[in-house]
Amino acid sequence: MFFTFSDILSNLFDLKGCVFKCPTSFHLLRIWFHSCFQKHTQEYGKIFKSHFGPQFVVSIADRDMVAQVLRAEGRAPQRANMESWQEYRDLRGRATGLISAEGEQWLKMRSVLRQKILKPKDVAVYSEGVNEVISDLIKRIHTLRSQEDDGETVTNVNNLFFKYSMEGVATILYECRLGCLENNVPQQTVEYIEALELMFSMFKTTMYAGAIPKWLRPLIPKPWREFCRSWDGLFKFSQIHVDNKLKAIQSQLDQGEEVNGGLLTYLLVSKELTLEEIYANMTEMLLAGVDTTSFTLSWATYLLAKHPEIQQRVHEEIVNKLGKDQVPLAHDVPKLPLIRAVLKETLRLYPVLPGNGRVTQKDLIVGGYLIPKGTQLALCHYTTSYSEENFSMANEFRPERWLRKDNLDRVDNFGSIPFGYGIRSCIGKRIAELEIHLALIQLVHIDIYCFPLLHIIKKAFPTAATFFVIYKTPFNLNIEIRLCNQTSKIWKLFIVT
Ligand code: HEM
Repeated sequence: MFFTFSDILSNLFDLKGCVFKCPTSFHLLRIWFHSCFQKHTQEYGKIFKSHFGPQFVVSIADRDMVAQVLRAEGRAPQRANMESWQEYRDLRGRATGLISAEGEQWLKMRSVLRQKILKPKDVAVYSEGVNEVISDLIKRIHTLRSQEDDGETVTNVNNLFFKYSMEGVATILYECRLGCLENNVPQQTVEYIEALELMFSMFKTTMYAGAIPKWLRPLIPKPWREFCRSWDGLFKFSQIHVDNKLKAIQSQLDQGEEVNGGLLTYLLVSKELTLEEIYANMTEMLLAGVDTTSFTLSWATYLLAKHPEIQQRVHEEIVNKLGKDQVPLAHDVPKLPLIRAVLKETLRLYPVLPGNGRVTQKDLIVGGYLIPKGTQLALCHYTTSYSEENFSMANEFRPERWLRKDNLDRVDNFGSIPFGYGIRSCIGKRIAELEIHLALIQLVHIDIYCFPLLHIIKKAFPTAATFFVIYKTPFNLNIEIRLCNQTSKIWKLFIVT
């Protein structure tokens, strides 16, 4: 089914107007692959245009041009055409959430949500909840090991981190536990994971759902049908958990009790968003917050495994700054610049999303070209992340490059913007960082749990959204990551291929 790379290239325009033939919708999918951006940049330069079916896209792979575009944003930037998401919501009478909303509607929701989760101090209150999930993750690792023939090996660590991320983000969003890390995962949670898997495994199909013209649906019904089915599952799950919380709040109020809680409680009590908007935002945030986080955690452990000397330094930093037995909280993370640098460097090398989108809201001149209002832009941060102009020895894992004070604290390094930038950037960034930092600290510092040997076997990285990361990854390798304290009592991550 897939088109070859040269197919894609042969379907591109360059900005000087050299016209190739019009491609089919499959091509946009391929264009979003990380390496495609790089190859296109090599071939066409730092700014080039392409066609995806009827859609016209201008790709920008230059740090300063990306900065120029993002700095020129208005008050309600548009990321991409979300017609198919909107259509599903209209069909089912659902509201839009942050990802799918536009204009004033988006602005209203963003201004409510940003007050609660956009700053490190806002999410710090969730540290203890996240630590409970980490403690379950560690227990789960032991259970899985004990079930293996060798009593030591845990297979499919990606799946384990997926469950951890889902449990962690749900603890924050729904203020409840889902049971993802239990031996018997509750049926509701299993169904949700299936809906999520459907969304991702059918990702290509569901993307086609948006790209295939409506009149073709009777002939090719599957993509749109699957698209609706997976959204139904995702909305249903969120609704159950939001309604549970609503009932709990109501019963507290009925008994004259004071109502306290986190994000969801605030949203339900303050009524700044309608109930439908709350369902939609919880659904979209959970969708956006699981595999992104788990995937990054997998890559971070992989990179630490590949670089034992860095792992050793991370471990020493933790022991020196936090002591041996302390379970870290959010306020401990700033004391550990190296662990923060590890995450930044992981996201530079494996940024989950290879690029970001913006629809221009006014005419712009970028790189000497006039880009008319309403043009879809692809901002290729994977390419800029690997550019030697922006990062020396760009292919190498060098967390220390982020350690210079001016680097770690800079938000305007447009060479690597894995969470996007500006008013429409990732609203879950601080949640993701909290979950990853705290989990990494405990995984590297795991000798406090005093287990003799732990193997985590990683068969192949990609699952779910790994659709985006197939290139430049050890996709075809069998990688075994071991967490081991055999000789030194320090747990180490090894790779055995
Ligand atoms: C490592 C983890 C994550 C990465 C790399 C990531 C990356 C991104 C990126 C690149 C964007 C687009 C930003 C832009 O257009 O400028 C985005 C948007 C978004 N992300 Fe994340 N994300 C992560 C985790 C999360 C989590 C944990 C949540 C929810 C709890 C979340 C919720 C969202 C939402 C709702 C949006 C849309 C924001 C809007 O349009 O206003 N993300 N994310």
